[in-house]
Formats: sequence, C-alpha cells, structure tokens
Amino acid sequence: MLRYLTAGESHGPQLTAIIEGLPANLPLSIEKINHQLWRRQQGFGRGGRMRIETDQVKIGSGIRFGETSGMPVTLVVENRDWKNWEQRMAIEGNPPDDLEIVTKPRPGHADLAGALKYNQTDIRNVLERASARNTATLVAVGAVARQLLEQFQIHVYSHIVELGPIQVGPVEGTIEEIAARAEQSQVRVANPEKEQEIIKLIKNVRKEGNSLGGIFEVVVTGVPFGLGSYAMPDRKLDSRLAGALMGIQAIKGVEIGMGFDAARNFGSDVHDEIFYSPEKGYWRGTNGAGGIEGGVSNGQPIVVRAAMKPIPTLYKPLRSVDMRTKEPFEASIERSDVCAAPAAAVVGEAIVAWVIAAAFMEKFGGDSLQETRANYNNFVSMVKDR
Ligand SMILES: Cc1cc2nc3c(=O)[nH]c(=O)nc-3n(C[C@H](O)[C@H](O)[C@H](O)COP(=O)(O)O)c2cc1C
Ligand SMILES: C=C(O[C@@H]1CC(C(=O)O)=C[C@@H](OP(=O)(O)O)[C@H]1O)C(=O)O
Repeated sequence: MLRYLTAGESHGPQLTAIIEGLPANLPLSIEKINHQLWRRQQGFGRGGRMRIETDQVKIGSGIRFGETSGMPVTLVVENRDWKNWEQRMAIEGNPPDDLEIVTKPRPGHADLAGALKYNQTDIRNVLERASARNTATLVAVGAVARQLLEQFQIHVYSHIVELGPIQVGPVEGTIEEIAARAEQSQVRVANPEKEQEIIKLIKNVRKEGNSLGGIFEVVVTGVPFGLGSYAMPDRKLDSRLAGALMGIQAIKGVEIGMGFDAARNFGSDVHDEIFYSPEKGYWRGTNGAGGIEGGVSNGQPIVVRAAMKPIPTLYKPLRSVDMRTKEPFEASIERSDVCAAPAAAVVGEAIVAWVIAAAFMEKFGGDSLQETRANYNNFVSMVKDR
C-alpha cells in the first residue's frame, strides 16, 4: 500500500512528507522533484511570499545512489521565511512579550471554525497549518508518484480552462501540445490569445483589492484498464480523485469527464460507444466519461477538472468580528496572492498523480520495480486478446 503523511507550518522551519510503500529500485531524481516545486511557484497573480521562497527538496531517507530502497522516503522543504518568524513561531520557550496574537478571523479561511474547534485564542495556530503553503509538500509527494508512473509511460498534464469570468474556450491540438503551450504561459492557458486578457484582468483585480479563482483541467495519459473498483464506494477511482482534489486548499468543485455537463445532455450524447479492431483493441470515439466507468479506469485518458474559489484574503477588506472584543472590524493585510489558480493546477497534477500511483500499486503490487513491472506486463498480456 502506498501512503503518505505531511507535516509543517507555513512560517515554521520546514515542511515534511513521508512516503511509504514505494517499490525498491525505483530511480528517483531530486532535480525532477525540484522542477515540480518550481512550477508550483509560477503563475501571474502570486504575492510577496513567492519572492521569498525558492522551494527545494531535501531527502532524509529511503533513497541510496539515486534509487529507492523500498523503505519510507522523507522529503523536506525548508521555509526561507522562517528566519523572519523565528521568535513568533519558536518551537521552545515562552512567547515574546511583544507577541501580537491573531484574534481577527478572516472570512473564507479556516480561522473562525479552527479557533473554536481546537480551542485556540491565537488564530495563528490555525492559519499556519490551514495555509496552502503545505501544497509544496503535496507537489513533492506527487513528483515522486510521477516518477513511478513514468516508468509505465503514464503522464500527467494540466491547463487552466477558466479564470474568473474568462473562459479559455476550445483549445486545438493533442493533449501533449495543449500541455506544452500551457507550460509556456504565465497563467497556464493553452490559448495564447486569452493569456493577455487574463493577465490584464488579474492586474485590474489586484488594483481593486479583489481576488480571483479559476478552473483547471488535469489529464492523465497511458493509464491501463482496471485501476480502482466498483466493489465499494471508497475504492472507486473517481471518488478517490474527487476527494483528493477537494483536499487542496480553496477547491470547491470537481468534475470527471463531462461532469456537470453530462446532466444537461441526452444519454446518446454523453456515453462513449465501444468499438474493436485487432490493431487497437477496444477503442472509443469520444471520452465523455473522462476515462473512468464504474469507478474503474477504462484505458482512455483520465480527465478531471477542479474549481478554485477566489483567494479569501482581500486588500479590499471584508467584514468580520474580533474574537476577543466581539467588535466588528475590517481586515487589513500585508500581502497575499490575488490569483493562484495556475499554481493550484500544478498541485492538482501532483495529487492526481498520487491517486493514480496509489491505485496502480494496489492493482499491481510488488516490493521492487521489477516485480511491479512483471505483474503489470502479465496483466497487459492477459487482457490483450480478451
Ligand atoms: C496555491 C495556493 C495559494 C494560495 N494562496 C493564498 C493566499 O495568498 N492568500 C489567501 O488568503 N488564500 C490563499 N489560498 C487559499 C487558502 O489557503 C484557502 O482558501 C483557505 O486555506 C481555506 O480553505 P478552503 O478554501 O479549502 O475552505 C491559496 C490556495 C492555493 C491552492
Ligand atoms: C506560501 C505559499 O502560499 C501561501 C498560501 C497562503 C494561504 O493563506 O493559503 C497565504 C500566503 O502566504 P503568506 O501568508 O506567508 O503571505 C501564500 O503565499 C506557497 O504557496 O508556498
């Protein structure tokens, strides 16, 4: 079983992840993990914190001479901002005399619900972990999962399909071409005509002190038949993908394939007819199902979309109530992202890669990459002529 845990606060010394259940002898490149961390920090609309951080992973265990040993892998990403917070976020000792505690909950954040749930008078103890800073660890974990998937020619891509009120519209080309254009874009859109329009919108929204969300699409190619199961709801690949994507900060909706649009169309326009040819095996002319039927991967690309709400911290303050005085106040802030949907798309890719890798290991198992590959090859040849 492939599993992971993460720990770490936004302004603490470091973020940590432990992955357990990777097969032995899997080549793992730190450079590839760092590349994914870099991608997550990009995107027009991010705030001052991104100018402080340059995320790099440190491996603490489970890898020797560039390959996994089959033992738990520890990943650490240090917070550069920690040096500015050492007093206020000290692990030991007493709080400094001049410590300003946070008593003003921000609408759209975990602040109020978290302070009441964990009985905290200083909301900092809530926001530090609720912050999307820990999406850096998710991306590091996903970057490891991707390297396992790449061994089996499974690839994960993303692009932005809507940003605030702007629809990117139909995009031309293969999945790989669309992804390559998104990769070049400052806002991860595959349609270059829309890029400038979106950047202008983000600039205006920033000027107005407001914020934006967006919708991104993640596509996975090369997924074999048979990941996930209809045996139980929690084993369905679609339920696992939706749950994992909803676990990313600010994600409020997930669609698989046609998603909500399936409900607006006739059955004949939604379901993907089945064809067979000796060269291609079973094939489909459409992919309304987004590569999953009955909670099981059906050999088509997996297509999922996730909706991110606008960033909740606004320069134009929203009304709230001080938890100490119960007096109303209007929040003032020092820095925030205005739009982080392009970054969220990279986090989405990571978490999707993780779910696919976990389902892959569940199906094929194996304690070494060689054993996993033998099991995979065996299944592929078993279903080839069926
Ligand atoms: C990549 C990324 C960056 C984010 N940056 C900010 C930010 O700078 N300011 C902010 O208020 N919220 C930011 N958020 C959103 C909040 O973390 C999130 O809305 C909050 O933790 C509440 O969680 P919920 O929206 O899932 O309910 C970001 C989210 C993501 C995915
Ligand atoms: C640090 C990251 O994102 C942060 C997520 C975040 C939030 O409230 O979720 C608030 C901001 O941090 P700060 O409060 O330090 O300015 C973002 O920069 C990151 O993505 O690495």
